[in-house]
Amino acid sequence: MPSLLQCMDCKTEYAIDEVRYVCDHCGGLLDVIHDWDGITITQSLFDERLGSLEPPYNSGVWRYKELIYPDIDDSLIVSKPEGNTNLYPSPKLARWTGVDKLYLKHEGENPTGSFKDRGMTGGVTQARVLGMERVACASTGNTSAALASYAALADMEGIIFLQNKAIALGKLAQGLAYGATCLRIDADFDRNLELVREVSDRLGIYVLNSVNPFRLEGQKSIMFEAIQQLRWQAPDWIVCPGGNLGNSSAFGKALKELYDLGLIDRLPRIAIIQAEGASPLYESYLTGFEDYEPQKADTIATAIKIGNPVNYQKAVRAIKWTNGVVESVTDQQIMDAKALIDRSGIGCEPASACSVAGTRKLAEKGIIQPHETVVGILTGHVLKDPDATIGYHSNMLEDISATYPNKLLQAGDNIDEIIHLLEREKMPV
Ligand SMILES: Cc1ncc(COP(=O)(O)O)c(C=O)c1O
Ligand SMILES: N[C@@H](CCOP(=O)(O)O)C(=O)O
Repeated sequence: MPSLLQCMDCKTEYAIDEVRYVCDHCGGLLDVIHDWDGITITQSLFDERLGSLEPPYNSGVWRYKELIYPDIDDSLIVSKPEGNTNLYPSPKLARWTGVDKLYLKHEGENPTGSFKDRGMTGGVTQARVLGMERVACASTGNTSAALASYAALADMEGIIFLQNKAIALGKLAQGLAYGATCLRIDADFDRNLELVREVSDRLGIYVLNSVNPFRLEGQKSIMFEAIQQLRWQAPDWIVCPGGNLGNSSAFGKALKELYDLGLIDRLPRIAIIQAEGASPLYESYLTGFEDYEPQKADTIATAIKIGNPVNYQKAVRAIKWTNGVVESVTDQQIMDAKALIDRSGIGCEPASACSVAGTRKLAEKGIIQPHETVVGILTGHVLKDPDATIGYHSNMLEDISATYPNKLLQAGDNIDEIIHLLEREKMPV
């Protein structure tokens, strides 16, 4: 039986070839549901595809095709290829966070520098299945960069709604460079998401934010790939930043599918980490998810400056499925963790550092135990937000001090002056 769309609340089903994001009956979010009867899905099926040079299995998303979109015609798949990101053992950062084993899954190594590429290959492929010519999103930056790139690859028009003067330069440059129509709107991300959905509904444009369940199907592959890299030994924790909550929702669905299919023998716990200034899920978590209040978001981690996450219900489901937790961290904690991730030679953008800052905070609280194995998800590349990095090391960020400053020195065209500076700044042996 072909895959279908199903409401996560009332379970109403819809054909997969309909343009739809929420349930007509109750407004609930939709899941893509696959029929795996008659399909043999094993660890070795995916292990045999590692290192493939041919599409679609050279992609770190479509390597797991049976779990992503089993009956898609390979010729319709829009893939760069994406994924195949490194899982870095990080003993130094493990010590700083207080756990024995910390691995960092670096999604900044995707083609446009964030995990969004994994979702976009799923979303743009579905746009092609539906015969759509125009795709659109609201964005804090990375979704727009990925949409612009994949739309260009698929010969579709990309349209992106950005908050005016509130997007990291690297991301704005990408959307523009890849040829999308860039709208800088005097509205925040949450309002822009409302606008793009209304405009797209009127103009027959396909929305590719994570309200689109095909985005989440692609992002499930982060879990598939990380656990395959751990030789199918599930870690104790998956720790990730939370903004619009599509990624953490995808992780919950991925882990449950792996467990239900017998590919892992236990479920890792998911920890969603929000920036203190943009933490509606965390505030709701403190009430046992009894209450939910959208916020006016404000954080230096502009990627997750989101006050009314569209995937709130799916993220709650992911937390409940995995006996997970939600935590918040300050901008200072984010930027300090970023400085250490950067100095380790891996690098990331501010929002990504929530994973390491959050691991440290949860270990300090005794929620993550020292002997437990943690996989932290780094969601974006260090080049995405150069202003944040240079501002931190120049100690120029408002209300944030450079706890771990690197050296940014100034010298004239004078050898003695340069030698003096270098000798003065020589690292202690
Ligand atoms: C770099 C980065 N990290 C984390 C997130 C949070 O992911 P999600 O919105 O799926 O919760 C986003 C996007 O929102 C992002 O761009
Ligand atoms: N950080 C995101 C915000 C939108 O998230 P999406 O997953 O719903 O598209 C971005 O990069 O725009």
